[in-house]
Amino acid sequence: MPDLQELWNYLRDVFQNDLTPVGFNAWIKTAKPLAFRANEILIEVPSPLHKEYWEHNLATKVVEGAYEFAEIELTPIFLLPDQAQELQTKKPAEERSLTKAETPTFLRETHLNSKYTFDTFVTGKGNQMAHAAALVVSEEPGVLYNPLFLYGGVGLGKTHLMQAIGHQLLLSKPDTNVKYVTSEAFANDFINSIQTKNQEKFRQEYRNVDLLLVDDIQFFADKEGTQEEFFHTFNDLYNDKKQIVLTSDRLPNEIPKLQERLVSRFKWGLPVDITPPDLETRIAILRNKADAEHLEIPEDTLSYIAGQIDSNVRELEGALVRVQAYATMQNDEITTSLAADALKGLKLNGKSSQLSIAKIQSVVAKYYSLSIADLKGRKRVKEIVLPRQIAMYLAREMTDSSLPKIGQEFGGKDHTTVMHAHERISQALDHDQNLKDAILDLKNTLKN
Ligand SMILES: Nc1ncnc2c1ncn2[C@@H]1O[C@H](COP(=O)(O)OP(=O)(O)OP(=O)(O)O)[C@@H](O)[C@H]1O
Repeated sequence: MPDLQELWNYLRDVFQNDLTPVGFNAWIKTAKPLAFRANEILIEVPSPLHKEYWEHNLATKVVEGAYEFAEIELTPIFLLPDQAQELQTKKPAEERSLTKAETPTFLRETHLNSKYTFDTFVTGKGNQMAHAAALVVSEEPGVLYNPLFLYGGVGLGKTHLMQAIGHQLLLSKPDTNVKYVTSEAFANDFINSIQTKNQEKFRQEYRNVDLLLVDDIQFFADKEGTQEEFFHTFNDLYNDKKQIVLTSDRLPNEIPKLQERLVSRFKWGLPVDITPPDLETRIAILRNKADAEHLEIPEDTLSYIAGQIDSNVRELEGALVRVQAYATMQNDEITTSLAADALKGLKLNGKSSQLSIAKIQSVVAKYYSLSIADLKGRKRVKEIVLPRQIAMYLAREMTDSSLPKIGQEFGGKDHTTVMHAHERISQALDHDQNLKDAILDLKNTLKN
């Protein structure tokens, strides 16, 4: 989950653009985000009239905005002040977390997304083997495939499958201690524990589990201390026959700067990849989702959407959310021509699901007569630094890749480097005509 306040700030900006000042003051300024609850965002509004207005006119924007901001699907729930009050007094500790800063470190990220179960996972050629392995692990954790290492491209269901194991295990053995964490949260928790002299608590938290799920471990690259700590966590759990499940966008030995002893441990169990779904599976995924959301969508429209997006299930689902939001805005039924209109808008964003960071690097390198190694390297000479920053800027602007992912593709750089590059180029674009021309040229080449 993103930080609640950051998400809310983003949504406020969206509404500020969309509404008149009077409308903004009446509806938005009077609303207050309270908390996340599973896949819901709880929002307090002052009166039944406000609630009704939000539900009919603004809720769709919250769904869309949350998706744009953090690629998550949130359902807004509007509460009147007395309902909000009741909730605040009843809530368990995990749910009281309004902001990251207020959240006790070890309570963060334990939550499994209730939608990520085996029931909602559609199997097809690309994920059959991963699905079967995950099922086995959920039935007999710590026995056969330990660790289970799921790897594959962005948005192909690794997190979903990993969490499905957690749900399944909790269903069959409710006392099981399951912990889900991203590698970044693990690293943050570890660093926090050092800073607050809470290392013992950290260890207890991570080593007293029956199932440890660590997502996106490629981001361990470059984090020496965290790797060291994870090595010990891993050994403890493994020796106790506790199950470990890891995901990554690549095989262990392809993760840069991952200690050899971790690479070899990650290969002890079963590495299994997930590849992009074929058309039939994509249609089945969309159909499932449409049913779950009670959407009436004709088959040919589902096929049309599935035909548009072929390499990333998250984007596929995003397209459906977009079509749904568009239909609500137009107050129209979902048809293929409406879907085509809605998805045209998606392309107008300038982001392309097809465009890869590698392509951007190759086009920028050629444009400036540099090598791709120069762009990915660490040389600090001006002739290389500017094109490198331009390439990072374009990767941020033209793809949906996250900052850490872009950093990774640029020779394992930190996400703050990418952020800095993006800021520098954005600012320079205000006054530097040459730069403007170059970016325009590059964008045109990349779009063709
Ligand atoms: N086979 C599937 N059946 C149903 N839903 C799926 C399937 N594969 C992926 N999804 C959905 O696609 C979205 C993205 O999946 P998920 O987050 O698990 O991908 P990921 O591989 O972990 O991506 P990343 O590399 O970005 O971490 C989720 O909403 C998930 O439920």
